[in-house]
Amino acid sequence: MAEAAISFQGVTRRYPQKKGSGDVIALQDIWLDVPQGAVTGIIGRSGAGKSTLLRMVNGLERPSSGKVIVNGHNVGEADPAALRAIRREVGMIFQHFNLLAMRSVYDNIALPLEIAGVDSARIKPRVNELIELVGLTQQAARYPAELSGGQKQRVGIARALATNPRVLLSDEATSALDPDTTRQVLALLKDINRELGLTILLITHEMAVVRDIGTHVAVIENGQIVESGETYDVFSRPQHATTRSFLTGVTGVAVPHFIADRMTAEPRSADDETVVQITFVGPHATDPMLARLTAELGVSVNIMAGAIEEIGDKPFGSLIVGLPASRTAEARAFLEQHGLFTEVLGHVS
Ligand SMILES: Nc1ncnc2c1ncn2[C@@H]1O[C@H](COP(=O)(O)OP(=O)(O)OP(=O)(O)O)[C@@H](O)[C@H]1O
Repeated sequence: MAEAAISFQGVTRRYPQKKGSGDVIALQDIWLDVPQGAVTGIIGRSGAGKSTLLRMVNGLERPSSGKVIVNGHNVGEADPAALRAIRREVGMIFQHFNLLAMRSVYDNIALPLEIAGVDSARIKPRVNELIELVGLTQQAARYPAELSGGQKQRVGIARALATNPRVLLSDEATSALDPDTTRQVLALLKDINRELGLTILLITHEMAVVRDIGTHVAVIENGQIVESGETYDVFSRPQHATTRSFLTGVTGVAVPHFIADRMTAEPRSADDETVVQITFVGPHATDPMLARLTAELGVSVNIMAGAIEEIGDKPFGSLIVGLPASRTAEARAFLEQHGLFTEVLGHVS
């Protein structure tokens, strides 16, 4: 396997508190590899430790113990010169854009090149190329106050890419944007990831962001990673309650209200219907399994809700069905044998 772009190896971060109140443990024994060229989403609630984790990558924070390796460099042990070199390879974008109000779009994007001492003759073509990449040719002479939120974030992205970093960090970059603009900015990040082979590590509290561009995801809670893996796998078989709660409403379908209102945890009679969620993934996502269930086992299926979407470029189907209680075990075994996942949500009479 290719070397990870970023590797957190047993990282713990403590913040000492005033006497007697004990340390705050912001991160505890984090092991996580961020693959080269992937878009990895770190998702967690407020205070979970996301920012602390992200800030370790460019050395704004250092681990109390453990190592953070970025493009082969140990960030925690880097001296100031090595840290400057690491930071040139790591760009960052922010929730509130962090643009300089007194500089035009062009000059904001040129800034990191000026700081890096790039020859002024080489700055102009590079900035123009970046402006074109993020689609701001018409706005190059404008000032941040004259831009929409989405345009400001495009400037932030162009500025972050100016020095040709290998890694882009995103700190809630779409949290201040409306849903349409969010989709456009995420699409731009996805294009950049594909075209430039840039590794992206983003933190977010919205699973929809991970669904839309994350190839990999890690769920963080109370400073610990509770679940991680390829987005498709985590979305189709979430193992942890926190992951499940983040996924509610983001993928698949909900039980319609008129059924949810009548649903009970335990069956009340043998004539009940069992409400089952079926998840179709991978090569089986588009198989006509329900038709086969009826044809081969003679089990009637009552479809209550359903959707097919795309996650990580793969089809992901989710159906909520009612099955006769007396045939549920048999029907679930049949579906699972054919590579589908099933989960009993409740019972209705
Ligand atoms: N400089 C600090 N001193 C003391 N405690 C800190 C410091 N920075 C962060 N913490 C604590 O560490 C924990 C993790 O904070 P962090 O900012 O990483 O969380 P987060 O997941 O990014 O939250 P949010 O989404 O609200 O930004 C929190 O309990 C926070 O109060």
